[in-house]
Amino acid sequence: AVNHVHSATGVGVRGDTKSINTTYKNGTYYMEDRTKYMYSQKGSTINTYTFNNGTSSQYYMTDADNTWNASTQRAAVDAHYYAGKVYDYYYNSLGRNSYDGNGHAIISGVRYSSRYNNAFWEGTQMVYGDGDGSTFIALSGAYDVVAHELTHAVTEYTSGLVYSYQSGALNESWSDAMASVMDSNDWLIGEDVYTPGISGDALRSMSNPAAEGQPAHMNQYVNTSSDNGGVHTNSGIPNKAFYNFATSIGSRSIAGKIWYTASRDYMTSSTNFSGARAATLSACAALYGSGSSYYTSLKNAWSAVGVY
Ligand SMILES: Cc1cccc(C(=O)O)c1OC(=O)C1CC1
Ligand SMILES: [Zn+2]
Repeated sequence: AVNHVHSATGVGVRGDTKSINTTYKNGTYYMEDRTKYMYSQKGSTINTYTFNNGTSSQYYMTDADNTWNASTQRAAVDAHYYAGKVYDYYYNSLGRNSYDGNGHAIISGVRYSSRYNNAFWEGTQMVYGDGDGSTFIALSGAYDVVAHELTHAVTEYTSGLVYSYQSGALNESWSDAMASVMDSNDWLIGEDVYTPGISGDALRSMSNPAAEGQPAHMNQYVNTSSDNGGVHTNSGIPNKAFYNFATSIGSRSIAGKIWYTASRDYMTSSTNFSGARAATLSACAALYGSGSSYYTSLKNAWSAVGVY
């Protein structure tokens, strides 16, 4: 195969079978995807590793027969598969080549620590816990989780929103918004890996933030110093604005393109909620004109959550 590139069969966190891109070298197969534009451009790949439930060293994911169906491989199969889908969305739909815009390699590490109910962008890579099996199952098992984490990296290279108070809530919200564009069959975040014993709930709801304990209006903004100034709480307000806008114009992809353009061209590290409104309006005007129906809908979407 070209560059030893193979498409393999893998089984994901929830037992679902999917095709993943692997590389054959040194007599075995690696969870290394060489099929993206960035590989031909600069040799960059999507690579997925395992912490094997440690917290310091990462180890290659290898498989002798390229059938990735062991239970210990499931979190890696999904981290790898969904990272490829998120790369494809940013490249094909938004014209962005990886999170830095210049084909940077995409690294994920799964099985971080033990019973770890968390996922995060570590600054150079994504890291996923296995969950404790009650609050979460392995967190890479959800498309919207992977899209959320990789969008944290996009945010670092675009707006650079500081991860505290209003700019931090926007940082969180932009990750949820782009995740909802890619994982587009509901307005829930994390539902596929959250509380396996409870159906219908989610980590967050963009259509009804209050359902998962978040404010949905500026007059419910939570002033707190915990969680870096409530970044996972107050994100409900811009999340609701995104929901309002996407549903009013009938297109998540157009709403997502405006949100991405706002982050890339009009937002900075200290942008607050009012500044985010202005930035999305500027992006909307640049893309579709200030006389477009989208522009009016966008103003209404923000005013409905009390942001001017
Ligand atoms: C589960 C979790 C805990 C703490 C921070 C994050 C974080 O990445 O901000 C986190 O992941 C998410 O929010 C993803 C979207 C489900
Ligand atoms: Zn986040």
